[in-house]
Amino acid sequence: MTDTSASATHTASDFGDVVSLLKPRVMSLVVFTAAVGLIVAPVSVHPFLGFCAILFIGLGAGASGALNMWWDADIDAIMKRTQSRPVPAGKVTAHNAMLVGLWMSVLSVAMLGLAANWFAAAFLAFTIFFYAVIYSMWLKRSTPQNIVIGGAAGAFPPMVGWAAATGGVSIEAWGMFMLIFMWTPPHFWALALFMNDDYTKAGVPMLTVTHGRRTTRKHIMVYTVLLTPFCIGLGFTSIGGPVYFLASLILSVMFLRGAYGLYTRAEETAEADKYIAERRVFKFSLFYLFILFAALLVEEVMRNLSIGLENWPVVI
Ligand code: HEM
Ligand SMILES: CC(C)=CCC/C(C)=C/CC/C(C)=C/COP(=O)(O)OP(=O)(O)O
Repeated sequence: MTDTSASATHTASDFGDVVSLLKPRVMSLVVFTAAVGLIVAPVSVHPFLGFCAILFIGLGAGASGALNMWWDADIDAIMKRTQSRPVPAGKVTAHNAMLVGLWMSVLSVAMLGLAANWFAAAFLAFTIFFYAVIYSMWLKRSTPQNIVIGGAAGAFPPMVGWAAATGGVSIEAWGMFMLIFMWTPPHFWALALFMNDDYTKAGVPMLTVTHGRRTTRKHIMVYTVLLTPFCIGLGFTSIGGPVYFLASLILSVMFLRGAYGLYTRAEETAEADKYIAERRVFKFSLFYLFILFAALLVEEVMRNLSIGLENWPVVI
């Protein structure tokens, strides 16, 4: 990591710059999955404490984003997609980004401990550590498997939500983890296919850079196939049901079709149409995860209203 703090030309940072440090768009889906984890857990939480727990998990997620922006300031300054972020744009010094990240980490973990329990708080601390240190500081610059292993960080939040409600984790929480864990590679590599020039320029060893787009297309296909049983299987746990099952079936077929389309696509065609199919699959990956977690919420509402199917087969 390069210290960009000395070179940053300072205009005063405003509130918007500090908010941008927290990667609010990405983190909104992260927080949604954590909220679903908390709501579908079998222990009901007082709505105010539940709201606070989700808020503190959100703060923790934002903190990890700020730490990532501090550490990656040198990479972000090179890549077109990230050049206008507050640190490379000189709106916030790298040092201040680090301070925001550290203080918010401490605050979010302590507050979650007080609002929920210390198991969930320790889990949140571990998730922040995993994203900031294991992924950002270690794996991202050292291996093309960076996002496969590092993806665990993004898969932990629903487990943190579940832990905030129950004080522990269970098979359903692991099911949500596996869904996001297996989803992350196709989500990210679809983006890497059309952002490869940025990563090449910045020297980040993403799969597209080290092994090329052809291999990456194959990997997207393989991970989407592997993802499918986890996606559909979650429907047959105690948090699943017919609505989730139907959604998982339709979305799986759509994701598999998209991945197969990328797999069979010639590089020249993709380049000629500015990677439109790759952009579509990336966008679809966000829709896919959002709808699946929304379907889990619908199942929870139906259970609470006692309008779920009584004899839905729960295998696990
Ligand atoms: C290590 C795992 C992951 C990697 C490497 C990754 C990578 C990325 C990248 C590079 C972008 C573009 C961001 C930008 O332009 O600022 C992105 C966008 C996004 N990611 Fe991921 N992601 C990961 C996990 C996740 C997870 C777990 C979620 C949510 C559960 C998520 C949700 C999103 C969303 C919502 C966007 C769109 C943001 C926007 O609209 O600008 N990502 N991801
Ligand atoms: C509760 C909690 C702590 C949640 C954290 C969740 C988490 C790890 C989300 C990962 C999301 C993300 C933006 C990864 C990309 O990093 P990148 O550095 O490769 O992307 P960039 O190039 O856009 O910075």
